[in-house]
Amino acid sequence: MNAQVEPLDDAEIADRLIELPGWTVEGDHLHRRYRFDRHFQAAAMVVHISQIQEELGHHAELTLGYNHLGVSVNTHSVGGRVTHLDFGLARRVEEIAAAHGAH
Ligand SMILES: C[C@H](O)[C@H](O)[C@H]1CNC2=NC(N)=NC(=O)C2=N1
Repeated sequence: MNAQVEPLDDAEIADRLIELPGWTVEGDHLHRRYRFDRHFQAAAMVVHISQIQEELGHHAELTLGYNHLGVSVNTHSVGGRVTHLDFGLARRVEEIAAAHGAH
């Protein structure tokens, strides 16, 4: 699957990061850490992200803490590099973040 997906180069990554404040590329992962006022808000956002991930067929590593949630994603099918699929998921996560109280 995703045989046509290519890793993004550094310039393509930099371009896409401009539209995703708070997101960084650390090593070979696109990453953001969200904070919450309440633990349950973070847990609920995990469920919502899971729903999006199943829709997209693309899955991040989600790290749930007491009042924070880490989202870290790359594309396994190209050997763990960052692709447009990762940015697509990140944009979808950003769309729901404010409604979950993420900041
Ligand atoms: C068949 C299924 O869609 C693939 O295995 C998907 C599942 N989720 C995935 N998630 C991520 N992050 N990278 C992938 O290459 C990937 N592949």
